[in-house]
Amino acid sequence: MTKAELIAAHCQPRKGAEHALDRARCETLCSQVDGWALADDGKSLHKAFRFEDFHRTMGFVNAVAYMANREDHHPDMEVGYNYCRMRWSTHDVGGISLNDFVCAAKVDALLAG
Ligand SMILES: C[C@H](O)[C@H](O)[C@H]1CNC2=NC(N)=NC(=O)C2=N1
Repeated sequence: MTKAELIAAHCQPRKGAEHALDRARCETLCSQVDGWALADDGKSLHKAFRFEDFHRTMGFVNAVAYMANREDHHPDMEVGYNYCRMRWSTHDVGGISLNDFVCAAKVDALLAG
């Protein structure tokens, strides 16, 4: 899937290990989303964002939260004055599912332009 296809897609209910993507598929999808990296154990996808100030950081975090609630798929976020470290994994599959790449692409799209 291309980045544009990921952005246009929506999360699907995915439960069970059969929905976990293998390392090779994760690496292929990872090449579509700028700056995102796979964790060493291959079970999550992460990226760090930096901002000018708290106002901008929280604007981003709230936009991500809105998108995540609409998609019913939620990131782990570590937030400080001018940064947000974000991690996606699918608890219901015990690793990375396509939902994580869909959301990673949608997060980048929030910042594009
Ligand atoms: C019932 C509901 O769809 C599930 O609990 C969703 C909610 N958000 C979720 N978010 C993430 N990151 N992984 C999940 O498995 C997950 N499951």
